[in-house]
Amino acid sequence: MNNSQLKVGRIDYLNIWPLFHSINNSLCTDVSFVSGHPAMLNQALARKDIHVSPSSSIEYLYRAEDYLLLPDLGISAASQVQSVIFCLPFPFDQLERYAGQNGEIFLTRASDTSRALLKILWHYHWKLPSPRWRMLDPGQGLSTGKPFLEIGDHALSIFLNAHQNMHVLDLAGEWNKMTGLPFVFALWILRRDLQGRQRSVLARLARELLQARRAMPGRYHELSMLYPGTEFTPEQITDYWQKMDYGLEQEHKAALAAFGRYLSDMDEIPGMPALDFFEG
Ligand SMILES: C=C(O[C@@H]1C=C(C(=O)O)C=C[C@H]1O)C(=O)O
Repeated sequence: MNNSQLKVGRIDYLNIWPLFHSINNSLCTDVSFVSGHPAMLNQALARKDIHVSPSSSIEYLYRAEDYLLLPDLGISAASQVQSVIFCLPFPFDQLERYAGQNGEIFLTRASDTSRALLKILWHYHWKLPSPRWRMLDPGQGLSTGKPFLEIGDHALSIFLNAHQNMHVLDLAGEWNKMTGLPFVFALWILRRDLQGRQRSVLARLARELLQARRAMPGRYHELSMLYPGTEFTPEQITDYWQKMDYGLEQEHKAALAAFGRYLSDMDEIPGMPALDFFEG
């Protein structure tokens, strides 16, 4: 790896694929990509192994003093996301009894934000007794035979092919029922101390990402045909991307503030930090 390159995290999920696919090749010599799931990329950002990444929104709230945000970019969903799901092998109305008997709930290690979201819904929306929270590798949920949280392509696959006996809750939908707001899963987070050449490469990348984001809605069908994976049909892919919002508007900032208030109330963060943006 060339040391002057900008190191960019790349979440290896279908939801962000079109943005990365659309980045102009002219940036390629100045940028190197590190692929992984969100929690891996959050750690890489915190350890300074990468400079910028679409990352869990909670990562910014945990360490805002180290970070800035790329303006007008994020990954949110208004009321259905399809790929952040809580799956139960029994009907939802049996969950209170299960939790009360100290039942286990499995949380994917791939996520940081959605794990916190599930706990918020658990306490403030469903008002359930505390269960035994357990961590699990991505894609292993079904094999536990117990309730589990899954995100990303594994989750989308379960959502689209839901087995009859599996009860699936979409967490963006549950959050929307509780707050009336969209939910912001990811933000484009960069290290505040980024300097010199890498800073100017990032300014170019940010412009490209914004252009790609604006062009995307008109290109969903074409992009779905170019997607190299074979697990989902072009119709499923287009429908999925259309439910996602890749901007960061006022309503998303309000949603982040609400997320921050719940997290402070649960003592996860000391308070809601300011949203500070990269200015190029
Ligand atoms: C929409 C999704 O949101 C993802 C969920 C994240 C998390 O839970 O920490 C982080 C980044 C997002 O890409 C998804 O998993 O599909």
